[in-house]
Amino acid sequence: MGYAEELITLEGEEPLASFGVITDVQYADIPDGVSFLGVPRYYRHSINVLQRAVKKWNKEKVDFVINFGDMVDGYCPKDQSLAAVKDIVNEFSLFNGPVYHLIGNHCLYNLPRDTLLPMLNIPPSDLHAYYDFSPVPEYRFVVLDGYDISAIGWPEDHPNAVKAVNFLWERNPNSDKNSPNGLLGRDRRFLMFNGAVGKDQLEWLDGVLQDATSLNQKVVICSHLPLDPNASSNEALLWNYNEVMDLIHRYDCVKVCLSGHDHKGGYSVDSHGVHHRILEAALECPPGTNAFGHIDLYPNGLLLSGTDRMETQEIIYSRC
Ligand SMILES: Nc1ccn([C@@H]2O[C@H](COP(=O)(O)O)[C@@H](O)[C@H]2O)c(=O)n1
Ligand SMILES: O=P(O)(O)OC[C@H](O)CO
Repeated sequence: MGYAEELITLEGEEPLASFGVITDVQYADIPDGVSFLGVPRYYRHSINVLQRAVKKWNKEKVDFVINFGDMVDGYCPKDQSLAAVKDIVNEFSLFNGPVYHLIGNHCLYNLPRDTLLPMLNIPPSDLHAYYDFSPVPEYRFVVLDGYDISAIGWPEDHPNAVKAVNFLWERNPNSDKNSPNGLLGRDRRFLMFNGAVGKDQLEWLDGVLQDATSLNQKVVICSHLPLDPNASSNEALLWNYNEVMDLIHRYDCVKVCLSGHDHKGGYSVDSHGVHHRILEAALECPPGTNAFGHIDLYPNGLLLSGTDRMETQEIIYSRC
């Protein structure tokens, strides 16, 4: 039997590990609203989605949880930002295991990095929010910081903010730098609410992927900002998604990229067989509904079991 035929389904196999996933909770104690495009946003209800998720993850006894960013919303009144982040962190702390957090643009609208990162237990490293961990010997998880080069979240005179402003102003002529008006196709990603992975982080990523290769580990990339235009809206992409993917494509170890930010969710398999799955947002769940899930990891694939608005999906790795 050929390799591909052996791997048609994961059913019946014992997972190596399981973890919970949720993204874009964007909690705020404010009335319901809508996105710029008119999609309803349920700011108060989203914390209930998180509470139900934690309960379910504890019941399922998953090994760890990943929060894909934007735990609080930019509309949260700024005198309530600290309390709102504490409320959400407190809900996550009710999970019986480690929780790994990613930061998103909405986190950075609320709190500066030096306040936010310690609250999220992100390993201290010069205020950067990229790190990696290996929950089982067979797998390495790599968390990217897509707001490394960003016009939000750094003091105005920080070199990364200066770089971001120069980069963005050259590419987006609109006075509102969040407006994609007049930008075409993938250039519509050049918006202030996105950002880029900087040079140091790219070098770090290269080193982690070399190490994972030598250890024969499969790699899952976690990024708030999506990395593949065929899974994502153009407006949600990481500014230098192409540079990051060119690096990733040099390694066979990377199997899947998981993201948030593009609230409707998405899926693609790219030209090199890497799977991209954008997770559906908790914020857009009408009261009583959910968007969270758990992922079972297998040697040759993974199974995302979604609740309500988060779609269930089996992924069999194309490159093994
Ligand atoms: N197509 C779009 C999307 C967004 N904007 C601008 O971004 C801001 C935030 O957008 P949300 O999706 O979070 O509501 C929004 O206020 C607009 O300034 C846009 O111009 N065009
Ligand atoms: O959650 P927001 O406000 O950053 O919205 C991001 C958009 O959905 C990206 O297309």
